[in-house]
Amino acid sequence: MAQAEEKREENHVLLVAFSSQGHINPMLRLGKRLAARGIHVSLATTEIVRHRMLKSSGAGPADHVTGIELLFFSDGLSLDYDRKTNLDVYMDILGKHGPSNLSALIKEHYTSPKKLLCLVTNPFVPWVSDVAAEYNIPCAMLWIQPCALYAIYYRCFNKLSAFPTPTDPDMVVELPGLPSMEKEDLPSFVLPNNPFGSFPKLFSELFQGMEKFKWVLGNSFYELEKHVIDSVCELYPIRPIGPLVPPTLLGQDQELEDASVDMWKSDETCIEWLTQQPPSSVIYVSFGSIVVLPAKQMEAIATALKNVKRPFLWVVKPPEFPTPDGAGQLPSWFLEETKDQGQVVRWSPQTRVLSHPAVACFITHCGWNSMLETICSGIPLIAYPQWTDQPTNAKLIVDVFKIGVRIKKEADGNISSEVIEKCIEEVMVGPVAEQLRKNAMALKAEAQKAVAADGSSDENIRLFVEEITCDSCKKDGSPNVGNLSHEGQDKVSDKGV
Ligand SMILES: O=c1ccn([C@@H]2O[C@H](COP(=O)(O)OP(=O)(O)O)[C@@H](O)[C@H]2O)c(=O)[nH]1
Ligand SMILES: O=C(/C=C/c1ccccc1)O[C@@H]1O[C@H](CO)[C@@H](O)[C@H](O)[C@H]1O
Repeated sequence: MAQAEEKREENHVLLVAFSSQGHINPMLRLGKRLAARGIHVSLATTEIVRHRMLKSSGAGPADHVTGIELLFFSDGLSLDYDRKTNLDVYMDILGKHGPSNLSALIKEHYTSPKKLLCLVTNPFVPWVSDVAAEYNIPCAMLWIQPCALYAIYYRCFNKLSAFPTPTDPDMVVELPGLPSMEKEDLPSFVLPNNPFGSFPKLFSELFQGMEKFKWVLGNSFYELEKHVIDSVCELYPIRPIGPLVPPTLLGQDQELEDASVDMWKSDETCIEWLTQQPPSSVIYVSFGSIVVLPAKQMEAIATALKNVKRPFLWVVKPPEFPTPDGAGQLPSWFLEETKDQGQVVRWSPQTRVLSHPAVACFITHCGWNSMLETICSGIPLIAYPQWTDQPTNAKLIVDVFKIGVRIKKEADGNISSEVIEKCIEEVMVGPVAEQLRKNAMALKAEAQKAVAADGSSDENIRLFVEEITCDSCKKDGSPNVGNLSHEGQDKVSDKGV
């Protein structure tokens, strides 16, 4: 056997991620933490990612990210297919073609696939566990949203608690370890008016077949979500190993390289601009990589930013498939009328922005990666959630973590610029702002402790590596090592705040 293959198969873990940046980057950072403990790691994802990475860098094909080998398989669709608009078709085709294409990739790259220590997957590609079973490899899942979402979906899709129905759409949901949740606080995929049928189907199969996963790891930390983490211990435990964010946000060695991919080229000029702004003065605004706001909402945000007369940095990512209704586009007057007040970029180096001393707060769609990055930067948030986990993430920000406020929608679903202006003033000045900043700084310190040597997340990574490399637990064919997880959790619980 060639030396490279030998190395690839010895002490090797294969990560498999869905094609979005927000799923791949936490996976790569998990890979980095495994590599730091002597594990060889590769990451497989779909061809569309390679295509976007090439477009963003303009360079040759990337085959490694800081020592982690990248492998690609087809999702069954052409590269120019509009996956976002046709979400259900996309998830369906991916579910049909993904398993055989991933299986072929494993056969092609690994002479003895069963020597792999384990496959690690994420929630949007749950069928990876069937591919793992085909090769008799244990499978783990990295849950890439808050543990609260794991608990909600587990209970919803196993019918353990009551959730809104078409006849009772407004019911308030009560779950252990979480505050009471109204419909605007629940993930959109559990609501009766959710338009994407593929996700409830996917989550039903996933949460009714959890025994396929020997381990469930979470991109969170125990001290952040301890009540809800404890609440699922008896159901199917989740071990928090995060936050999986760049090392620079965690107070770790500045020399440590991040493991991440960039699907869009970031505009670095904004850092220079930030450096010219007073400390804690800038409002950072971004709605992540997927959300495209309707023109009316863009107008309300634009008006509010102009009226508050504070410096701002707004990421306006041009829609991949533009529409004639002006969605995702700035009002025509905005750039001219605010040219001395703020900056607009197509894509920012977000983690550098959030940790810049000039940044005061973040108006966000509440994607979980953005939230963790903000928590690790110790600044308050203004939540404007759109879909999937985001409404629940907003609820956590306001009522559990207490590090931000939420932009309330009008009865017709729109937002008014006055409400946004009020939110901005609330997080910038006065006693509420002061308390939010204090809470944010305290959480930042907890996050750093969790990932430092012997912190709760570091300990959970250590346990995971111990278990995947231990011969007796590696290949015993039994489902979930529930007791081990539970013991591990108890161990961590003792350290809880
Ligand atoms: O201008 C931007 C906007 C976002 N991001 C990164 O893109 C990810 C967005 O993930 P998230 O889960 O917050 O939202 P999604 O884009 O998946 O909806 C985060 O890591 C951000 O740091 C970035 O680098 N530049
Ligand atoms: O990254 C995604 C991907 C969504 C997607 C894109 C195209 C087709 C189907 C689905 O979603 C974000 O993931 C984050 C982590 O799970 C989450 O916190 C954000 O809210 C999502 O926007």
